[in-house]
Amino acid sequence: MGIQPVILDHPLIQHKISLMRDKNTGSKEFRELITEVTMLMCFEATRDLPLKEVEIETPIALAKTKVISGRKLAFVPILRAGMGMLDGVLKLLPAAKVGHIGLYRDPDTHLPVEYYCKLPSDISERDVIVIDPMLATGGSAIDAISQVKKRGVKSIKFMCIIAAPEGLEALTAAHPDVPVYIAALDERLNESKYIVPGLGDAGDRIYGTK
Ligand SMILES: O=P(O)(O)OC[C@H]1O[C@H](OP(=O)(O)OP(=O)(O)O)[C@H](O)[C@@H]1O
Ligand SMILES: O=c1cc[nH]c(=O)[nH]1
Ligand SMILES: [Mg+2]
Repeated sequence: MGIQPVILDHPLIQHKISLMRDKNTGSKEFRELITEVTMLMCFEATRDLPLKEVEIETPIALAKTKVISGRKLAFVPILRAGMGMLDGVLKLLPAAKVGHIGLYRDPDTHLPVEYYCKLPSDISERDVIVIDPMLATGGSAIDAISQVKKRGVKSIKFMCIIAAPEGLEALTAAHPDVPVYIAALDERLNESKYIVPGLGDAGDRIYGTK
């Protein structure tokens, strides 16, 4: 049994995901919503970032106050749809490095096919958050996290917007040490391994490719 997933069902997140699910929401609005949802999720997924005390002079007095300590972070979006979440996390943590893993699901087998992998050279010294809006069978997330582990990374989290129970079970079985942050846990997968009710193909909705 792995770490229990964190379901981030804040009303603001639920509201924005409802708009994302609507098939009449176009790419421009979809991209804005995915950025907003990601920022709200990142707020919670980074709750354990360590702080250090600093002294700052306010216009009134010297203050002992806190800033994020020099802990190194990297975000790893799974291409393509994971790129939709990148703006949101970088708005909050602009100094983080970014690695890219390109995977697509084979339309017949539904298994992930890797076509790109470029990770920061110092990734093994970093805390990594892998991002992808959709966790369906779990194959893509499992492969991406394995790639990151192969580089010696010790601290990995996975953040997705919508998950199917099947994918969540597979991911926690394969990587029981990886905390998972989800905004919505949906009902099931359909025969084409799409999440029901889901929001369709996230990459197509972000980039207008359908
Ligand atoms: O859990 P899984 O069954 O592996 O499915 C989830 C994957 O499917 C989607 O990518 P897709 O293959 O559509 O590629 P794209 O992002 O380029 O559209 C999604 O962004 C995930 O990466
Ligand atoms: O429902 C799904 C499943 C996989 N990938 C998507 O983008 N959507
Ligand atoms: Mg897609």
